[in-house]
Formats: sequence, structure tokens, C-alpha cells
Amino acid sequence: MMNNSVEIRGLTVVRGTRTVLRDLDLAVGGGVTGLLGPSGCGKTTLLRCLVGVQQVKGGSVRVFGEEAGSPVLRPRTGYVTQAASVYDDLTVAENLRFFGRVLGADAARADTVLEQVDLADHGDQVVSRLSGGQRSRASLAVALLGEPDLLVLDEPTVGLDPVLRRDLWQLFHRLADAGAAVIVSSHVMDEAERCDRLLLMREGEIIADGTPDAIRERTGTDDIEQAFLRIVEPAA
Ligand SMILES: Nc1ncnc2c1ncn2[C@@H]1O[C@H](COP(=O)(O)OP(=O)(O)OP(=O)(O)O)[C@@H](O)[C@H]1O
Repeated sequence: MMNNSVEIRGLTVVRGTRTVLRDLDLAVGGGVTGLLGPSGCGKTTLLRCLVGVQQVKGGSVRVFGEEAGSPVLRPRTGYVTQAASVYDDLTVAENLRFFGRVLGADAARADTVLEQVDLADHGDQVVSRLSGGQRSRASLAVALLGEPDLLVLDEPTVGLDPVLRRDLWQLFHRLADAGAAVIVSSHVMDEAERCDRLLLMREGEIIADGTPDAIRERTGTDDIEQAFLRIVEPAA
């Protein structure tokens, strides 16, 4: 058997009247995989499938050999949605304590994850008084509590300044180096450079898959935004 963290076969998802994903096949191993594409192309839908919260019409999604969403995967999976998923009326530390108990995480993990997301100075702050970027990092801290083997991040760097974005990408790579599979969506093409592997998505299809270098080389361009446009509009 293969050593992939994620194996998707023939995945079809219909949302409302729209077929968002059609017969999609994908395998993801380790490292940092970036899922890039324009707004509405289906990134969030695909990520939801990985964590088993999306109703699917057909196909299979397996994570570490188990059906996505199965209870055994819960402690092994960290998911950060676009909307922050922490309690507004609790402090950051209280949130971590609460979710830590739910996950059965060691109490000392809270300090570690606070450091990892650069919120060590904000542990005592009530979440409702945090900035948008701080709030999303608090959500990320919660997702890291269980030391997940698969980390699924939906646009985690939106609203962050360049220094924080760089630090977070370094963190993603450290987590991947430590053995986690990290899957990050973004519609900011310059973040593509930071991925080990890139999946360019358009209208529910993966239209390019490779390292940023390989995709640039294939399209004869220096930047991923141009590469994307060349793939989408080959005659341009
Ligand atoms: N709850 C829903 N009901 C019906 N259609 C939906 C629903 N959520 C999303 N869609 C549709 O599914 C398609 C894919 O949406 P999705 O959120 O996966 O895109 P995305 O690539 O993550 O976009 P963004 O970058 O803007 O977050 C869109 O056309 C959207 O309108």
C-alpha cells in the first residue's frame, strides 16, 4: 500500500445546484501542500471533504487509510476554518484549556502552541478584544493542541502582516519536517512559492500539480500567477 496521508478517488460534491467537485482524484503525502485558485473554485469544499464535514455525492476520501471524518482520525487531524473557531468571551488561555481538555492534551501543550503561533503575550486576553489576525492564530493554536498528523488550514494567513505570514509559513514547514502533512489553501499567488507542492485549482478541477519550480518551468514563466494564467488561457 502507498504511504499517502490522503487518498481521494472519484470525488464528486454537489452544493446547492452546483457540481463543485467532479470526479476528482488526488493523493497527498507529507510536506506542505498548497491549494491555490480563485475564489469559489472549490478549495474550502475540498478541505471540508478531507476532514469529513462535507456531504459528498460520490467517490472516496481516505486519510491515513481511514474514511475521512471517522472518529479515529479526530485526534490526528487539525482543521482551521476561515472563520475563527474560538470562544469570544474566553481568554486565549481559557480557550486552550477548554479545547485541551476535550482533546485530552497535556496542560503544558497550551504554552507550546501559544509560542508556536506567537501569541505568548496574549494568553490572558479575551478573544473578542484580539485583532482578526490574532484571532485566527488563536484558532490555529487550538488546532495544534493535539499535535495533529494532518493539518488542514483554510486561508490561514488572511489579514496577517508580511512578518507574521513569513513566521507562520516557517511554522508550517517545521510541522511538516516533524512529520505532519500540512495542506494550506490560499488565493494569494505569492504564497505558492512557499509550498513544497502546489495544486492549482479552477472550477473544481486541479489544473496543475507539482513543485512551484516545475510549474513555472512547464509554463515558461517566472511567477505562479502568470503560470496560472497560462494554464487557464494557453493561447494568451
Ligand atoms: N453552503 C453552500 N451552498 C451552496 N453552494 C455553496 C455553499 N458553499 C459554497 N458553495 C458554492 O460552492 C462553490 C465552491 O465554494 P468554496 O467555498 O469551496 O470555494 P473556495 O475556492 O474556497 O472560495 P474562497 O477562496 O472564496 O473561499 C462556490 O461556487 C460556492 O458558491
